[in-house]
Amino acid sequence: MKQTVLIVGLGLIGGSLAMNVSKKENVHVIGIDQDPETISMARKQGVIHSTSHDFSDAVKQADVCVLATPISITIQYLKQLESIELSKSLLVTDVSSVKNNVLEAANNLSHSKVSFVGGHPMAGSHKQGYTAAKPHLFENAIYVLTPSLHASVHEAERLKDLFSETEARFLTFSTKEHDEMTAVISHFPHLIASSLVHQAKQWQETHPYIEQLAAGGFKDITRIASSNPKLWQDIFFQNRNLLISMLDDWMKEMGKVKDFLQNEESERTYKYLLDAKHYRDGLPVRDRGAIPAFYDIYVDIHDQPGAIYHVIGLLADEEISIKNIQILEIREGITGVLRISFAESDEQWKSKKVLEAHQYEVMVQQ
Ligand SMILES: NC(=O)c1ccc[n+]([C@@H]2O[C@H](COP(=O)([O-])OP(=O)(O)OC[C@H]3O[C@@H](n4cnc5c(N)ncnc54)[C@H](O)[C@@H]3O)[C@@H](O)[C@H]2O)c1
Ligand SMILES: O=C(O)C(=O)C[C@]1(C(=O)O)C=C[C@@H](O)C=C1
Repeated sequence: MKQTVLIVGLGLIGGSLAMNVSKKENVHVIGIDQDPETISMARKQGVIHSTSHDFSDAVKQADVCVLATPISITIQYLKQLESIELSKSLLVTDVSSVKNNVLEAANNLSHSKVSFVGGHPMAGSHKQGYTAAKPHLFENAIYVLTPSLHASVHEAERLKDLFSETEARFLTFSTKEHDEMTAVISHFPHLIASSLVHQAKQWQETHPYIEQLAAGGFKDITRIASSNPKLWQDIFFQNRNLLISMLDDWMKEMGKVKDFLQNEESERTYKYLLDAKHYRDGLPVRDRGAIPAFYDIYVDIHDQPGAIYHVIGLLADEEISIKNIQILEIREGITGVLRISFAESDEQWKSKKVLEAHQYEVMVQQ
C-alpha cells in the first residue's frame, strides 16, 4: 500500500532521512522547508516528490509526519496538530536531540487520529543544512525511539520499517533515560568543547602562536565546537536542568584533579588517567558479525574526471592497502561519496589524515 510521508525540515538530519525514505518503493515523500533553495535541491535530486507551503494541507495528505526542525520549532508544529482536522490516522515522529519538552507536548495532544513516537538518530555532524545531508549518515548508528503515552508497539515497528534503508539500529528508552544519557555523552561534552576553545582564544591574546600549535589533540576534542550555535543553544536550554547539575559535578571533579596536582599526588593522577583510558578503550567500536570486519571511511568527492583515481593515488603513495571500494552516490554535478574499507583500524585513521591533508572531507565509520 502506498504511504505518504511528510518530512518537515530538510537539513542535515531531515535531508539524510528523506534520502533514505525516498529509496523505498510505494512511498511518496512531501518535503517542507522554510528555505526555498533547500526544497529546490531536494526536488531536483528526487529526494522529495512534492512540496507544500501549508503544513496543515500537507499533514492532511500524510500517513506519517517526520518533524526534523530545531527542537523549539518541532514543539510548535506538534501543538499545531491539535487543531487540524484529519480524515485518516497520522503517525508522527521527530528527530530532536532532547526529548522532555517534545514528549510533554506529544502526551498533551488529545487528537484521536494522531499518535507520536519520538525518534533520535544518534549520528550527526558539526555541519548543517541540506548540503551536509548524506544517505549513509545513520549506517550502524543507534536510533533511539521514545514512544509517547498513547503510542503502541505497532507504531514503533512501522517507523523501524520506514527507516530500514538507514541501516540504523533501533533502541527504545524512556524520555528521562534518553535525556540523561545524551546529556552525558553529547550535550555536556559539547559545552566543555566550547569552553576549551574559549580558553585557547584567551591565551592567544598573550601567546600568538597558539593557533599554529593547535594540532591533532585540540582539534579532535573541539571539533564539535564548530557546530551550529543556534541548534546547540536550543539543545542546552531544552536539557538545561541536567546540564546545570552536571556542571556542579564537573567542577567538583576538577577540584579533585586540582588537589592531586597541588599535593603532588602522582600515583592518584596516574590512576585517574588510567581509569579513563580503560573506559575509553573499552567503548564499542563497531559490530563484528560473522562477516569479517572492515574499517571504513567515507570520502566526499566531486563529480569530475579523475576524482576517484586521485583519492586512490594518494593512499597508494602512502602504501595503504585498500580492501574494498564502493561508490555510494555520484550524480551529475553533485558531490559523491566513496566508501573505502581497510583491514586495520590504523590504516583507516592514517587514510583519513592523508586525505584531509589534501582538503578531502572524510568521515570515519566507528
Ligand atoms: N546536527 C546533529 O548532529 C543532529 C543529530 C541528531 C539530531 N539532531 C536534531 O535534528 C534537528 C534538526 O537539526 P539539523 O542538524 O538537521 O539542523 P539543520 O539546520 O541542518 O536543519 C534544520 C532544517 O529545518 C529548516 N527549518 C527551520 N525552521 C523551519 C520551519 N519553521 N519550518 C520548516 N523548516 C524549517 C531549516 O531551513 C533547515 O533546513 C534538531 O532538532 C536536532 O536536535 C541534530
Ligand atoms: O558528530 C557530531 O558532530 C555530533 O555532534 C553528533 C551528535 C553527538 O553528539 O554525537 C550531536 C547531536 C545529536 O543529537 C546526535 C549526535
